[in-house]
Amino acid sequence: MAIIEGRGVTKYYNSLLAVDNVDFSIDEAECFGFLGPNGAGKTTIMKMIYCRIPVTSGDIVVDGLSVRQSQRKIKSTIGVATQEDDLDRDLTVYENLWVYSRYFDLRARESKKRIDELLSFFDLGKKRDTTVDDLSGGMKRKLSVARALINDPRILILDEPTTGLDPAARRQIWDTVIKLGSEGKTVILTTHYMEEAQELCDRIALVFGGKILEYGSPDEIIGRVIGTNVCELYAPSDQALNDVRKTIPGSIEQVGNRLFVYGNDAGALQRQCEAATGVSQHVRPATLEDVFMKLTGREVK
Ligand SMILES: Nc1ncnc2c1ncn2[C@@H]1O[C@H](COP(=O)(O)OP(=O)(O)OP(=O)(O)O)[C@@H](O)[C@H]1O
Repeated sequence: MAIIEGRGVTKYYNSLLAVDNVDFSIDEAECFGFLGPNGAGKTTIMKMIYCRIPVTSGDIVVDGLSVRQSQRKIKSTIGVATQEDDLDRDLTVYENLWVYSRYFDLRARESKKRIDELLSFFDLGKKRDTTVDDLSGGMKRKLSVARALINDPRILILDEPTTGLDPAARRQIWDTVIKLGSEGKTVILTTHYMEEAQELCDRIALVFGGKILEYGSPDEIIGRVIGTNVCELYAPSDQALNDVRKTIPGSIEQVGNRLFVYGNDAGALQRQCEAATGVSQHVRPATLEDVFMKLTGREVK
């Protein structure tokens, strides 16, 4: 069952077309990712969903309500943790949650109970009296997500939830997202990390230049665009590059000195690529990174 439907969604910032006539549908209780490089239009799509900015044309319907008419109601069903860390640095973990809970129609007793639940869920109980400045980057990010959940919204939006975090902190956020999904929350995230989308998202929209290039589960998209396997070759010189192109038939993607050959049968792919000499090579399973490279001719950054 779709909980969010976007149709012909378009956004101009003055004359700049940031989102170009996109359609999407997000199911209740799924983790949906908008994946793409910086400037692709992901944050703009998010902001239109949670009614931070208006659509220029088209419409988004959230739980039966149009963003053109029902901004207030929609805002109350969506929790948002944005890229900017806007926690109050002088306040403690507990105080940040408490102050935020005052914006909602929650009684003091309800707020306290909810905060205790969130501290426990996010494993921040021992840090409840620590000021934000003394938290690690990962803890700050968890606190932002906890805060977004203070009024128990049905939908949670996470804009670039792990950008700038070290691998251990990233893993913690991933575990949290997985846990929220298992509890039936609809989670929508934006990311430019392909492996994050692959790990977390049931379905994704691959966004580039304000358009959705591909849409579906990561495996579906990889299968449709690439197949199952990739042989990646590194050619140390232009001569070697040309030789490979002559030796291996069919379509080859090139990024710098690297060449990519796609196929479903790993063995056949291996044999095909072994015919090329003077290059290093290895066959591996295809990823969303390969999809992005094939569709745009560049790496996601
Ligand atoms: N408030 C604004 N005014 C004018 N242009 C904007 C504004 N916000 C974003 N843009 C432009 O719209 C385009 C899409 O930006 P957006 O922030 O949605 O991309 P993004 O995919 O979320 O990238 P990032 O991960 O860097 O935020 C970019 O060209 C950006 O410069």
